[in-house]
Amino acid sequence: MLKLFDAQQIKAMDTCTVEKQDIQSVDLMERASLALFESLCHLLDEDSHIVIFAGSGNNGGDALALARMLLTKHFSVDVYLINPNGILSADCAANKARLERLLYINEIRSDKDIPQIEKGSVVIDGIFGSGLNRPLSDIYLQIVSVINNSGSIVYSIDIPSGLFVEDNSMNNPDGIVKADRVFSFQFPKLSLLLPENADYCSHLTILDIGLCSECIDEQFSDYSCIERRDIEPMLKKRNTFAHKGVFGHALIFAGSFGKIGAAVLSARACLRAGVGLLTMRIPSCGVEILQTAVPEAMVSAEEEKEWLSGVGGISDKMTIGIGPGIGLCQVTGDLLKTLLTVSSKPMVIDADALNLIAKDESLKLLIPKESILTPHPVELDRLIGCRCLSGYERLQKAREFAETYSVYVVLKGAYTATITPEKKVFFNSTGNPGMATAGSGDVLTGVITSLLAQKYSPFESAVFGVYLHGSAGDFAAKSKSVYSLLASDIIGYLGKAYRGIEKR
Ligand SMILES: NC(=O)C1=CN([C@@H]2O[C@H](COP(=O)(O)OP(=O)(O)OC[C@H]3O[C@@H](n4cnc5c(N)ncnc54)[C@H](O)[C@@H]3O)[C@@H](O)[C@H]2O)[C@@H](O)CC1
Ligand SMILES: [K+]
Repeated sequence: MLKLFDAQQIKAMDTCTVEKQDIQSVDLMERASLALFESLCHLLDEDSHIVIFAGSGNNGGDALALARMLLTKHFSVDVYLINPNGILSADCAANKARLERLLYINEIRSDKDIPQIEKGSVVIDGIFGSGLNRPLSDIYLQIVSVINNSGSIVYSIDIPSGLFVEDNSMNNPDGIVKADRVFSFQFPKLSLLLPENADYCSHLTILDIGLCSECIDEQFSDYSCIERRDIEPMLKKRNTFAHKGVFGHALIFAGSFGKIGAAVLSARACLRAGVGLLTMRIPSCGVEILQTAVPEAMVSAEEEKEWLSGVGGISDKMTIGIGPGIGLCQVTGDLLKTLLTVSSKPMVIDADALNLIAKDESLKLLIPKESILTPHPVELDRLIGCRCLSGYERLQKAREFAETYSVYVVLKGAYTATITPEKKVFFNSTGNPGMATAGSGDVLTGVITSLLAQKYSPFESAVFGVYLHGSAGDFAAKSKSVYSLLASDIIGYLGKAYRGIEKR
């Protein structure tokens, strides 16, 4: 699991590594720059013209060390050191001295020194890293504007200059470098996983710079990224003598007139994710559609034709999922209230079931503990009753909600975050923009309900389900492209996603 840290923790781990490995901090900088150099070389052409902007701190030191390494490969390099106060960090100064022997370094001390960037150049942004302590102003704003308007490919060292590691709610969007790729040292930075910062980082590469694992373990973090190696051990082996009763019985409440497709998608996904038995509770207008589209599912038909109003037959053995396409009818809200009142087992709650809960405060307290709620950002805002101004704020509000109601919140997005009742956040690493398509959420509900029915813990059902869903989406995108991907394609690749995490 990749942990994410704040700026102070990053500094502490750097210092700790230097002590434990008995090296100088400038040696760690050299190691970091070498990792960057090796990764970057794959992206450069022999005749690339490289323009490097270095700041006065250690991010600038990395940039100057990189310039020296690029010269050994005979790249054409121009270096601009932004040094308005004439004060450099010790390691930046050391690297300046090393580079000066090989190349003239342009210094930017006032706006008159800011260069125009030649068309077709590759820009390396080493102005500020994790040490940023205030939004950019003055000369720095001008330089960022020149970089962002240059039309050049921009690679940022560690983090786009001007972006804070965590909270950018009060930042100035014009004072942040827009990078085509960010090379982050050792860990991703939290801000790079939040939607409001998408413009500043098109691609992300994480570089291992050999920070001491003991030093990393010493640091506590509420945030981490789930990787394949965290998911693999969760997969339950299937016994040769197993029968369908072993793999649980899911009961999904879904669909309303015109939205029976949501029921079909969640049903198919639930079955493909491996549940033993599935009952779909749907309004009667959907019975023929569902029985034809998903013959493997049983149907519990509602008396009402167009929407759900009755709980039907439920038992303790069933694992409940509710939400896809159910609509916002009052009678459906009453059904939800009954269901929440009579159930004590964790359930999966999605889409309009979340919107119904948002409309009636008293329902929140009825949600069974450890249930899994799967809102997209707008649904989350409705649930908490305020319009969040940033993904960072939304994440913090979602953490408070998860703690207050003892539930798991799966906040959907490019890096879907599973938030536990202990307020820990686990970002997913699979998935692609093709999955931002109608029905994708219904598929996720089906998958998570399926896993919960198969006795995966609520935590495992959430993170494993999100991973599996994203991975199936990645396989689907490979075959269909991100432009043409349908939610049903994701279901079609769930089997391949399982194959991908079976231990080899
Ligand atoms: N500490 C280490 O051992 C390592 C650090 N590394 C690099 O070091 C970076 C962190 O270095 P630093 O802590 O020196 O931080 P920065 O390089 O981000 O620069 C911080 C300096 O800029 C000033 N500053 C901050 N915000 C400013 C603003 N808005 N306008 C003007 N000046 C501002 C600060 O007062 C400080 O002097 C990392 O991002 C990474 O690139 C790597 O070399 C790996 C090893
Ligand atoms: K940077």
